[in-house]
Amino acid sequence: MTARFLEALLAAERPLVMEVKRRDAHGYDLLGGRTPAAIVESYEKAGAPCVSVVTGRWFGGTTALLRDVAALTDLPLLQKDFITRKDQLTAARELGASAVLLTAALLPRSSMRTLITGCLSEGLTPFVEVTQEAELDGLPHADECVIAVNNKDIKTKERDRGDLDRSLALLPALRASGTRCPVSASAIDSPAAAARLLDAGYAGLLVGTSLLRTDSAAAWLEDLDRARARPSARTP
Ligand SMILES: O=C(O)c1ccccc1NCC(=O)[C@H](O)[C@H](O)COP(=O)(O)O
Repeated sequence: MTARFLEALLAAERPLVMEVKRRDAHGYDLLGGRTPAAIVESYEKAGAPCVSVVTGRWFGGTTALLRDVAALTDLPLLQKDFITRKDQLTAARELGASAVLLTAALLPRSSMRTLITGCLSEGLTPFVEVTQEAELDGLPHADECVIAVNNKDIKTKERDRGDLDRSLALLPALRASGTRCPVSASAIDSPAAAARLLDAGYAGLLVGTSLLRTDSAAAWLEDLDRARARPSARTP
């Protein structure tokens, strides 16, 4: 139970956390008339090892969305919200989450430490998101955390285009932190971009908007396989 999310991602052939998010950062609808059930089904058919559910209000999320998705699938679920208190961890587990987002840019260091320990005692994988190297200092139990680089800036509600070079630059520091599962998150807008990050050494990726805007998640993943098999086809 404790590491269900982490282990599922590490064991996956295509280690993509596929996201259910109602709206993008600019308020544009991402469901396109589909139900969460249809999206989860498409992710399962595409071989998702894990699913992220955005419950944060900035993106149109609600805790009911997490409860609904948990009733639809046995895949390990990440709750993406503004988690600042330990009681939110218990609530996340009760709603069906296996992992919760802890955003370094929004949490004092002492709270981050308390929440990581709290996650582990609740049986949740801490999904720690950073944007700069200093935020990795002193993270406890890093080997039991997913540590993700957010390529966008949550302080500006992720309205920026994102910068994948941030992930490439921070990968050595993530490895040095002791995590077994470095992840790149946000702004991964094509299979070619995903291939570039996996080939650089990322153990996992979190993709929302691009998968929600494509007609077929399965075809997106097939394109990823092709991009990984043909290095010359990738964007440099
Ligand atoms: O990053 C946060 O702190 C955050 C807090 C609360 C709700 C959502 C939050 N982030 C959402 C995301 O980071 C993105 O939805 C996710 O990484 C996918 O990004 P994209 O592929 O660009 O849609």
